[in-house]
Amino acid sequence: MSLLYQKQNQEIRPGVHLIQDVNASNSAMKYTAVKVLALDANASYDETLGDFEAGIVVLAGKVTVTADQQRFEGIGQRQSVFDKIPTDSVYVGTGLSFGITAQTAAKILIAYSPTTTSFPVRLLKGDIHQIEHRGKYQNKRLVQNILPDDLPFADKLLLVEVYTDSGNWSSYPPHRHDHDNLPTESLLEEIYYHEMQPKQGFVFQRVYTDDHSLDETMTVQNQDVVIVPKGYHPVGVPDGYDSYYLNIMAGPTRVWHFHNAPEHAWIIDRK
Ligand SMILES: O=C[C@H](O)[C@@H](O)[C@H](O)CC(=O)O
Repeated sequence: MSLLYQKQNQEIRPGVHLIQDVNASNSAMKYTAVKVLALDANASYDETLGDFEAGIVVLAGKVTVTADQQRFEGIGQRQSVFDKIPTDSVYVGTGLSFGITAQTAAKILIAYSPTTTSFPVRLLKGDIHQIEHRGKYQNKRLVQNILPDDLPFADKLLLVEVYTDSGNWSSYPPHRHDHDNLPTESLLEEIYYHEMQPKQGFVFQRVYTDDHSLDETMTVQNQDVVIVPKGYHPVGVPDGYDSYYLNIMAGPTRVWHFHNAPEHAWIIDRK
């Protein structure tokens, strides 16, 4: 089963276009799933969660989200992910229904993780995001944490968005988090939702294990998804293009402890 899911564009309801739908029924993922929707202005989407928690991220545009008798109007902080403005998200706990109505044309990512433990519905305003500038030389990247492990607002889900400019690498040096060996390393599956600027661009992403029993290098295009059931997962961005990806991570324990590939760890120590 390939790790790469190319974008689709299927109108599933009037004005609601399904761009991505990756879950346990069509992937190797057990702890994570994702939908990406493009909504025309005034279009609506609703869903009832079973034993899943969800993170609704307003990638672009302005929407109103309702869940559990709460209503969050006019959320969303940017017209494009490449505005590099932290956006708003809504956490919805298990068993609840939610609705999304687009006030402008909008793009929504819904991240899911199976659980029977529910946390309160919560608006995660963009201005609470912890911003990080990681890396040096040609592995500089901007990280906007949406739902990091030090925010105790979810049972399993971790959400983060990463910007990697032209000619740089990210998720690099290669690291993995596929061993349930805390405190040294946590086991977290990971989903990448990618966007490119300009849109015709691509990135290379390699997903591989120490024994190379899994070793897949992919050409990833705008709005593609890459799943990382295990292994290292570096991303390289060609000259002239900028990369965005949103990561969904989840596993047995909601903490992000990763292990750098030892042969490449020297990259971090350069002066
Ligand atoms: O494991 C996390 C993901 O690989 C990315 O979020 C990565 O950490 C981003 C980066 O620091 O390059």
